[in-house]
Amino acid sequence: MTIKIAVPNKGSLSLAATEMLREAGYRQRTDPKQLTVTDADNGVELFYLRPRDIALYVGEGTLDVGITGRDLLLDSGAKADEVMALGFGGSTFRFAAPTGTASDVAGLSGKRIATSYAGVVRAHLEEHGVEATVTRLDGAVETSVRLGVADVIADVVETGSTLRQAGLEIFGEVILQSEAVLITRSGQDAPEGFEVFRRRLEGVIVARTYVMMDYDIPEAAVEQAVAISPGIESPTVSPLHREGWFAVRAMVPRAGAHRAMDDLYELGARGILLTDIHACRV
Ligand SMILES: Nc1ncnc2c1ncn2[C@@H]1O[C@H](COP(=O)(O)OP(=O)(O)OP(=O)(O)O)[C@@H](O)[C@H]1O
Ligand SMILES: O=P(O)(O)OC[C@H]1O[C@H](OP(=O)(O)OP(=O)(O)O)[C@H](O)[C@@H]1O
Ligand SMILES: [Mg+2]
Repeated sequence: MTIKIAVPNKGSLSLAATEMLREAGYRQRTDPKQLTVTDADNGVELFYLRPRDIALYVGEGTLDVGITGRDLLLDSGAKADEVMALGFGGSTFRFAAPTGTASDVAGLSGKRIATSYAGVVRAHLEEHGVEATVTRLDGAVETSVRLGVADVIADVVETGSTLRQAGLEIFGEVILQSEAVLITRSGQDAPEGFEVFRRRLEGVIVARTYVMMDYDIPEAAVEQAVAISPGIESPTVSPLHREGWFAVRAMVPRAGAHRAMDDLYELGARGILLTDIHACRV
């Protein structure tokens, strides 16, 4: 049984999605013009598609699984659900207007709003009971205000530098917080082989988020030390040849690892080592 997976072929999500699949042990295309890759050994067939179209293929059941942006999934209205966030391609979706001309969604009544995400914007306006004209543009949305096509835009904001260049300022609440997500068809049992695929990607995320920590610690401090590095399940504690000392091995979050090392040293731990995890199943 082969599962059919939709992978972004271009744009902000493409490189990171490919990298994640590679780390999960799947074959990748060798030429960016290649449209599909069959990896029979791992039971997958990869289809390289425009990220905006991916939810549609998965919603129709043509493909089993997809990697796309949460904002693109919601905008599509496709019958597909987010199964897991993938931790890359993060962005926010915001309103913006020339400095000082708008302050909140309620003030958008009767205004002209340009966006590439008309579905998301219309749903947001409806939620707030605001009637406005939404114009769908393919891209370079920021320029539309200066060219007189719109009063306001709603667009993906990552660093905010495009908005600044266009003399626009964000206003109102965050419409949407997005990142790359794994999607499957709504209301269907997961296809055979999907669970293995999902677990492999989860393994990549965990391997990126955690590091392996090893240290030696006197017996009297083992309990306190283990509280600092509790691991995911439970740390391995094994006796050292040296009387009264133990070796501890645990996975710890990369983010707090250095502080944990300082605290463990204070407690009397020595030979504290951090190593990267290349892959894992948890
Ligand atoms: N700086 C960014 N610009 C656009 N989209 C981004 C950015 N950072 C993350 N993303 C996410 O990438 C997805 C959009 O990808 P898509 O490939 O359609 O657009 P793109 O990266 O703007 O590419 P292009 O406009 O060249 O086709 C969305 O989920 C969006 O939230
Ligand atoms: O906050 P920033 O870091 O500036 O990134 C956000 C900008 O990047 C994207 O544009 P892209 O380069 O994809 O061009 P496009 O509008 O033609 O899609 C997006 O549509 C914003 O314009
Ligand atoms: Mg773009």
